[in-house]
Amino acid sequence: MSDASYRDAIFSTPLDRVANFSFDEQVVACFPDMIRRSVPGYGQILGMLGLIAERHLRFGAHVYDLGCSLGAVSLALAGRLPPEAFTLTGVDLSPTMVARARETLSEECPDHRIDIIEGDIRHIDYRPAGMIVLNFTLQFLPPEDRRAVIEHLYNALEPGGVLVLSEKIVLPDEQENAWLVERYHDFKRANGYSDMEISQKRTALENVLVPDTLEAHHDRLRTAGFTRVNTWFQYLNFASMVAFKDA
Ligand SMILES: Nc1ncnc2c1ncn2[C@@H]1O[C@H](C[S@+](CC[C@H]([NH3+])C(=O)[O-])CC(=O)[O-])[C@@H](O)[C@H]1O
Ligand SMILES: O=C(O)C(=O)Cc1ccccc1
Repeated sequence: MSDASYRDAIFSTPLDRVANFSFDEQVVACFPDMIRRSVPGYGQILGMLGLIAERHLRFGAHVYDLGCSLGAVSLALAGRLPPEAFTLTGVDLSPTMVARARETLSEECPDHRIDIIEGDIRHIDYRPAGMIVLNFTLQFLPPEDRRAVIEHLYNALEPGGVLVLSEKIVLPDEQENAWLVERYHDFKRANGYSDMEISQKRTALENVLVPDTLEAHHDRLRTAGFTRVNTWFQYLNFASMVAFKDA
């Protein structure tokens, strides 16, 4: 069993050159700690995904978890719904993430019908689904690729289906945004990250994680065809939206 999770200390020593952030073995080894200490509301969002599924998912429907990392969304759904309630495909580009997610899920919820595949969410063939989750994944796609993905997902959703989109966001007003980012850095500091870690990670994420405004997300979702779009959660510069396809 290799599900040990280490404390994130990736940016804790000074680096001559900060490389672009990537979901490599070093990140995977400390990912649960990294995401919990770096994403405000991560745990609450996962908890709510189970409740949203309970409320909106047609019994037996298919679910996609896109950019599934270590399978946290699957675990959240499996914790609330019985194995007969849904089938799920988790997709991730990182082979290390996929291997670890498969191990964890086969140990934690062996009876649930969960399949993890290594793939690019821009290029896979989607089958009809009742729920699609992008929990902090769209933000890593090149901005010019995001519209086509959302359109594909709209087409893959069954009538009455729900898309959940969680993202790091940016505010349109520069000063308002600066305040939010400063408070986010306070949040990270309070979670044990040093100024150097915060600053080096910020450099590593530049041009890798490119946040949109909430307005841009809502517009994109509506243009794709979603008629009901809502931001159901926001904590600092992290938000989660739901979008429904008409029944
Ligand atoms: N084009 C792509 N295709 C597939 N996967 C991708 C792509 N680009 C990036 N990824 C994958 O998207 C994931 C984003 S993390 C998601 C957390 C998870 N949802 C969670 O609820 O724990 C968010 C974060 O680290 O902030 C990584 O595992 C990437 O390999
Ligand atoms: O740490 C950050 O600055 C973030 O935006 C959150 C995050 C969490 C995990 C991987 C990449 C980014």
